[in-house]
Amino acid sequence: MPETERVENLILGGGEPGKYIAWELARQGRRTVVIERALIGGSCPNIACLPSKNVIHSAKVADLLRHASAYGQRTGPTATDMKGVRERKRAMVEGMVEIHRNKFEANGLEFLLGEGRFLAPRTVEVSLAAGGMRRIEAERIFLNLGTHAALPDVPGLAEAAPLTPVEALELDHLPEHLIVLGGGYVGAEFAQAFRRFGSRVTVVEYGPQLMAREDPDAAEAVQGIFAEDGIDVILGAATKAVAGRSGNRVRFEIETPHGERMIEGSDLLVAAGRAPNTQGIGLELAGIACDARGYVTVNDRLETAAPGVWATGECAGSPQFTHAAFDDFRIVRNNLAGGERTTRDRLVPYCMFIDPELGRVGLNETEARRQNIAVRVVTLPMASVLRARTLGETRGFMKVLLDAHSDRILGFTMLAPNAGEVIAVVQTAMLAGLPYTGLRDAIFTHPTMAEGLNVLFTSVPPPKPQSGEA
Ligand SMILES: Cc1cc2nc3c(=O)[nH]c(=O)nc-3n(C[C@H](O)[C@H](O)[C@H](O)COP(=O)(O)OP(=O)(O)OC[C@H]3O[C@@H](n4cnc5c(N)ncnc54)[C@H](O)[C@@H]3O)c2cc1C
Ligand SMILES: NC(=O)c1ccc[n+]([C@@H]2O[C@H](COP(=O)([O-])OP(=O)(O)OC[C@H]3O[C@@H](n4cnc5c(N)ncnc54)[C@H](O)[C@@H]3O)[C@@H](O)[C@H]2O)c1
Repeated sequence: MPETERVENLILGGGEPGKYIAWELARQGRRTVVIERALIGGSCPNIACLPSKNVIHSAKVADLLRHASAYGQRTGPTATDMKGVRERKRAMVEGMVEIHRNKFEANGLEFLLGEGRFLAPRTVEVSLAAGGMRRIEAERIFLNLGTHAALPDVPGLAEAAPLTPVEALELDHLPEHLIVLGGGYVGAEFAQAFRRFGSRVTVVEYGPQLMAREDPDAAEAVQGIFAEDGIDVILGAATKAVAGRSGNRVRFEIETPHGERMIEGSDLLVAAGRAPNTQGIGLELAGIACDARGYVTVNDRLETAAPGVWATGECAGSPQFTHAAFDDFRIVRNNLAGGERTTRDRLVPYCMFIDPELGRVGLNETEARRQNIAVRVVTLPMASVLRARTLGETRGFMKVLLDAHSDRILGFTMLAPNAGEVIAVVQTAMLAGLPYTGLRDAIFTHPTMAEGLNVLFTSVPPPKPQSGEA
């Protein structure tokens, strides 16, 4: 049994907030230990955001090559070499890991590669990857455990050994027919990328539309773009059973609003949401409570039920984006320094990196209706934006929600190239409390996508009269 070591700060899980908390505390000269079981730098640079966007960019190149003649280019036959796609991605990831390794060393903190689990309040045992055990008691503990791909409870699914994004990003061959279970973020991004590489792709989505959180017009527009790419989408599909094994042959028995169907593919990717990495690590021995879905229960300062223990990022139920996880770090850092920051009323934008991109900040129509908020809605087709015409990509739209009675911007959705960048412009206006007329009258560079905001806001109808007004 190893002796108990005592430290000031322990970070369990080295994802986005965890690593920044560690670097900050070490910078302040406080004795800090990070325990990370495998991913130096966490999921984002190793197995999630950055590698997936790297591979998606390769798929964009494949798509441009396929349509090269439309740009006046003569090319010969082209084909995707998945080993080459993987090498490019691996080189980027290795570079990111190196940067993180150096940062952990330079700050003089102790980085332990190993799996941690609680033995008692604020006491963690580490099973080191290099062999051996350590036992550490800390004054303060910061949990940043992350999530993993959830496996829906479908007979035969686990036995089919489906790919998760982790394995899909490591494929060295092209699946002949990839079945994607789930039409959310991962499902949409991976479906389009693999289709562009040359796989046949079928998306099987349980809900009535792709991207459950988006307005139906956005989901329908994306489905239309997917149809043009040659992706099959089956909506309202309850999977009854799966047979076979991914990588060889898989068979899906599904029930749809139009009757029962059987589909067959060569490979299977699960993209059906996430489950927290909170099971089997003794949280209950440390007085740390979890909700019914297994996420660590925290208050709006990210403090857990156990004194001296914080939880951050996805394991704490924060929005499942790296930028939200990074903000969790800022909340903890500021509050440790005597601040009063909370997770309340955060404006968290996001962008789905399909092509064209789907970005959103603030409310959409569905949410406004659900919350009974009276709005004015203005939509602009991308064909009206001159930059879109230069690119030859006029599919999609901009849509803004304004307060019905004032000039306040409540939300913005955009399906277009560079949507992820343009939503930042609208977000900045929202954060600054700028009325929409500020964007309507601003001089934007011509020809850019942001210039479309001038056109969009010029079409805003007058405010609706307040009830009681003539
Ligand atoms: C395929 C994919 C693409 C994505 N793309 C985007 C994107 O484009 N933009 C975006 O904003 N978000 C994206 N996300 C979401 C984003 O990756 C996460 O929200 C983000 O990484 C924050 O995660 P985290 O810090 O909470 O957890 P993580 O980064 O997963 O950190 C948790 C860490 O804890 C470690 N750990 C867990 N248990 C233990 C234990 N017992 N002992 C020691 N270590 C442990 C894990 O190894 C992991 O490194 C994507 C997700 C996926 C799956
Ligand atoms: N660009 C980005 O920012 C980005 C990219 C990838 C992932 N992410 C993050 O990762 C999270 C997880 O992504 P995800 O795609 O796994 O989850 P998701 O919640 O976005 O989508 C899961 C989808 O699977 C469907 N589903 C669930 N069970 C099913 C079943 N049995 N059969 C068929 N469909 C089923 C759901 O209805 C839903 O549409 C996202 O919520 C997002 O926050 C972000």
